[in-house]
Amino acid sequence: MYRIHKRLEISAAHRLDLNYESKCSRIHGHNWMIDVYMQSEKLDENGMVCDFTLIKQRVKDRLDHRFLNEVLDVNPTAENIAKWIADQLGEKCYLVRVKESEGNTAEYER
Ligand SMILES: Nc1nc2c(c(=O)[nH]1)N=C([C@H](O)[C@H](O)COP(=O)(O)OP(=O)(O)OP(=O)(O)O)CN2
Ligand SMILES: [Zn+2]
Repeated sequence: MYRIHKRLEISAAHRLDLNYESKCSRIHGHNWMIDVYMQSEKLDENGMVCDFTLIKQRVKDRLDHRFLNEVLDVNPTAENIAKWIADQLGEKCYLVRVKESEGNTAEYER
């Protein structure tokens, strides 16, 4: 099995729709640190699990410096962002970690 890891930093804004009072319901921003893990039994014809540049294009280019509520069709929590990223990258992506701040991390694993 081949495995790759790509780290991305994304600066963006969001607000959370919550069924309780929270400061997070107001628009605010984070510098999310995102770790993407992909694997494959075989390499493609270019000798890669997946091109690191393609990962950046499919994830960072779509999220960086944007209002995430307008990109995701679900509440942009760290958990939902992790799942959204895995969906953009397909079956080979088996784990995504989304670190919102030093103390707050969510992950999605297939
Ligand atoms: N399970 C989740 N809980 C929360 C999420 C989330 O994505 N998943 N997100 C938020 C907000 O984005 C909020 O900005 C961060 O929450 P909070 O830790 O309260 O705020 P700070 O980063 O400012 O941390 P301090 O400990 O207050 O410094 C909330 N919850
Ligand atoms: Zn937030």
